[in-house]
Amino acid sequence: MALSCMRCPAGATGSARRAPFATAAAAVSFARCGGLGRSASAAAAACWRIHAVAPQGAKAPMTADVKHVVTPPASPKVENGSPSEITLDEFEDLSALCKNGNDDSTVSITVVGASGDLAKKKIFPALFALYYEDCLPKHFTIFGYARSKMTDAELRNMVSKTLTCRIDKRENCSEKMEEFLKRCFYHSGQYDSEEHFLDLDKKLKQHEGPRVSNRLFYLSIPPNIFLDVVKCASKSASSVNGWTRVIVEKPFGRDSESSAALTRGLKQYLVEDQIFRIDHYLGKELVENLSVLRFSNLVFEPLWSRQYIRNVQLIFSEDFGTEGRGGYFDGYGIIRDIMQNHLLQILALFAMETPISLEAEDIRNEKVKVLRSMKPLQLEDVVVGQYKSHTKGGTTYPGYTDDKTVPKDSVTPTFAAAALFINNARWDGVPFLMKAGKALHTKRAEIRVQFRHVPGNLYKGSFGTDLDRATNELVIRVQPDEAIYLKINNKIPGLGMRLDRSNLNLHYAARYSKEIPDAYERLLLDAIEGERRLFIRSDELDAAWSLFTPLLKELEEKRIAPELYPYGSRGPVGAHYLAAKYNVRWGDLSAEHYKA
Ligand SMILES: NC(=O)C1=CN([C@@H]2O[C@H](COP(=O)(O)OP(=O)(O)OC[C@H]3O[C@@H](n4cnc5c(N)ncnc54)[C@H](OP(=O)(O)O)[C@@H]3O)[C@@H](O)[C@H]2O)C=CC1
Ligand SMILES: O=C1O[C@H](COP(=O)(O)O)[C@@H](O)[C@H](O)[C@H]1O
Repeated sequence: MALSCMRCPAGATGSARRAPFATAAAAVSFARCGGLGRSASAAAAACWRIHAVAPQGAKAPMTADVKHVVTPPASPKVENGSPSEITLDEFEDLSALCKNGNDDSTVSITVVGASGDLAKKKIFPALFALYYEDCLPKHFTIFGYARSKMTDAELRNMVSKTLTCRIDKRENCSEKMEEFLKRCFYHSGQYDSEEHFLDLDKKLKQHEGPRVSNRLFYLSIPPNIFLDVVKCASKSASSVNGWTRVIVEKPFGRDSESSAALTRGLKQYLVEDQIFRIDHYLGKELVENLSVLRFSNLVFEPLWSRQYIRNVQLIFSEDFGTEGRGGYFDGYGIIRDIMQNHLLQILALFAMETPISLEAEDIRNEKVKVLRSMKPLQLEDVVVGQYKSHTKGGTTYPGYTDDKTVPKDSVTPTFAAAALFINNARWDGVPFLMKAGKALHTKRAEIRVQFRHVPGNLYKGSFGTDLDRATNELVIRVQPDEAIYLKINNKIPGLGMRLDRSNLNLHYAARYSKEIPDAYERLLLDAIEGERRLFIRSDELDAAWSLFTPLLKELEEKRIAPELYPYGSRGPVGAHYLAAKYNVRWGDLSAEHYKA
């Protein structure tokens, strides 16, 4: 089925180009367009040297926000015997729309901290993937910046080791890699030297030529040097005629005070619209899909409240420890590393009211309302744990404090479970349980929604005394092996009346042949396009810290001892007691889960 897709006009905004809540057919009409179409708000942020601070949550006029409508085909393809089913794979192939034909401007992307782990592991590979999909603007240059001495060739060699091609798209892969690497350069400099950034500026100008220069700086460095870099880059290397944006990696502070100080510091040199605080979980495919699922399907939204939902679980686990990152981790712990950002962001998206529109500010306004309706976490609603050494099958796995960069008496949690509540009409009394841990038995991130019991259930007798087992559960498996499935009750075929539990399963690998893009690809592209929907606004960040700061202070002041759990186990038993306090059972640990 061929679809004729129109390009967006130069002024169309990112959110107009891609609609997270749209239905399949409508999604086509919001397909991405060329990266340099600048929205009114992006234009307002064009000059880094503007020091005025935009009013919080202010909504820029969206005069250029034209949404194209692509008429769906007259007779949808008949698939699986259902005439109404449209093959979404065909709607999905939008890569051609990423092509940017703008000859008048260039984008320079400077990866600050290019010698580091994140740059190698995620940022350069994501940039290559965008290039491979023709999603980078026509004129672009990538610079690595760090203190390490390296030539352009050495940077290219380093980067080339982590580039991969899409599993389903390998044509011309090595040629594309060569082309991409030729557009990567390196500049060695100190992070606090305006002079070194001026040297970078000269090199950038050579590549940009006479075109309008847009500049994106990705701060892939430890947080203690964020401000030095922003100051120097702002003074010496910001664009004079285009936009300048900065992607800031987490952690955004350690608590309310340090986060506010960081924001104040950044705002000495940037306006809020130039700051792209990244939370890469917001770029994950199934997190994006959360709102589509809810707002474009009639069957879910009416159930999305305390009336039908018993509890919501947000679960993150990794099957490896903090090896190699212990030094960083010990200053933060799992609550700051995962809960205060990744899981809380998912919670806000999950629980928000319907936004007025798909504009970034409308969505972020709704998320902030959720966060501000929540009660700060209490110590009695939290369980903390730390992994200890464990020997299995002849292999000994190290404990957290066996890491040389971690103090032997560290009480930093590597596991935490928490019960949070939203004090609003929709969610009053519904426990939102979070659980995050390192060195557990599995690597997984998922959202579990447990629905209430069916009132006066006719089939009660078939479930025995455990009615919880009979309730519906919606699972959104963010990773790995992305899936959305709904647990339902059904009759086992036959003459008797025996009931079974089955999954209605949207399993991405079975449904779609295309590889799911990495979260960093989506977020980098959004930053280039000036789309802020998936980045954290400063008031969201303040609200998030307000929820966690009192608890974090109490844990640290009282030096609360974490419950030890063996490396590779299911985590501390305390997490079960916490859930039981609110009549909840963790869905990921039920016997059924292992059967599925
Ligand atoms: N790695 C990951 O998986 C993730 C990382 N992050 C965040 O991304 C950012 C970068 O992470 P990552 O790449 O792991 O960090 P690294 O520790 O690898 O640091 C990146 C680069 O910064 C420079 N650097 C390191 N320490 C210092 C220091 N004390 N003073 C000055 N420069 C220093 C080094 O470059 P040079 O010596 O050449 O100047 C290093 O190569 C951090 O903010 C981190 O919290 C967020 C999510 C995941
Ligand atoms: O931000 C972080 O995320 C990673 C997990 O990211 P994922 O995309 O691999 O799930 C985590 O390992 C790290 O500790 C944390 O800082």
